[in-house]
Amino acid sequence: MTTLVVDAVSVAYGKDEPVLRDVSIQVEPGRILAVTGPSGAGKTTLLSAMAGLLRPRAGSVTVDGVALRDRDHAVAQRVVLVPQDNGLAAILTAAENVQVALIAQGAGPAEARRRMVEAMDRLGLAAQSDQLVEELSGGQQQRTAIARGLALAGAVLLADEVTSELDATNRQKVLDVLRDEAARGAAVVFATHDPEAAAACDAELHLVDGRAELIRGYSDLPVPA
Ligand SMILES: Nc1ncnc2c1ncn2[C@@H]1O[C@H](COP(=O)(O)OP(=O)(O)OP(=O)(O)O)[C@@H](O)[C@H]1O
Repeated sequence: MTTLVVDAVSVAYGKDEPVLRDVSIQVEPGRILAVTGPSGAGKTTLLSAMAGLLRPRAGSVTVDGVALRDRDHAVAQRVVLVPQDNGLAAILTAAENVQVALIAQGAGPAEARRRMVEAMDRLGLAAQSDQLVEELSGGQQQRTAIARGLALAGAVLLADEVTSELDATNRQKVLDVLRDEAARGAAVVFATHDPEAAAACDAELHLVDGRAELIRGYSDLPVPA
């Protein structure tokens, strides 16, 4: 089980003023942390720092006590990011997008195909597998990106606004997938604008102007019977 710790992190773009200031949070395995806040508050910036894409100007992001150096290092630590813009290759099929990611992670072709089929099926996308991404709707693309993240079976799953284009049924499907990922032991972080989706998570970190407040902590959870 893997724990990701953000310790007193400040992040800036170039020489600009920091857009995240002194943010600390522990992301627990088996739990879902919601990251909320208004547009521009710094949610994507925080997930990018957790994913090793942005290096903090101050503080550290550690995975099981090891400070992340860059994205390659984070991938080696099995930190999976489902980005806000889905990050899919438009000229590949949905299935190819998932399989390419699995093969890059070291899976053989047969295993990559098996895990792709499983993940696409879980997201209700079996019929869309062989369609080019550019032919899919926004919501289908978003679910394909989640299927890819799910298939990668990370120790940490960072999901950035992954329900923004989904109807109620598919939003619930994605929340169920995030819950299942936590149940198998992943530490899950879910950035969202949606108060109902945030309420379904185990804890909530609220960002305003780059400052963070833990408005609901893991310790507030009811003790299991
Ligand atoms: N590449 C960049 N270069 C410079 N500034 C950036 C860059 N990306 C984001 N910012 C700035 O950082 C701040 C936080 O942006 P971020 O995308 O993290 O917010 P967010 O909470 O994810 O917003 P949204 O809900 O709209 O996706 C904003 O002021 C934004 O303008």
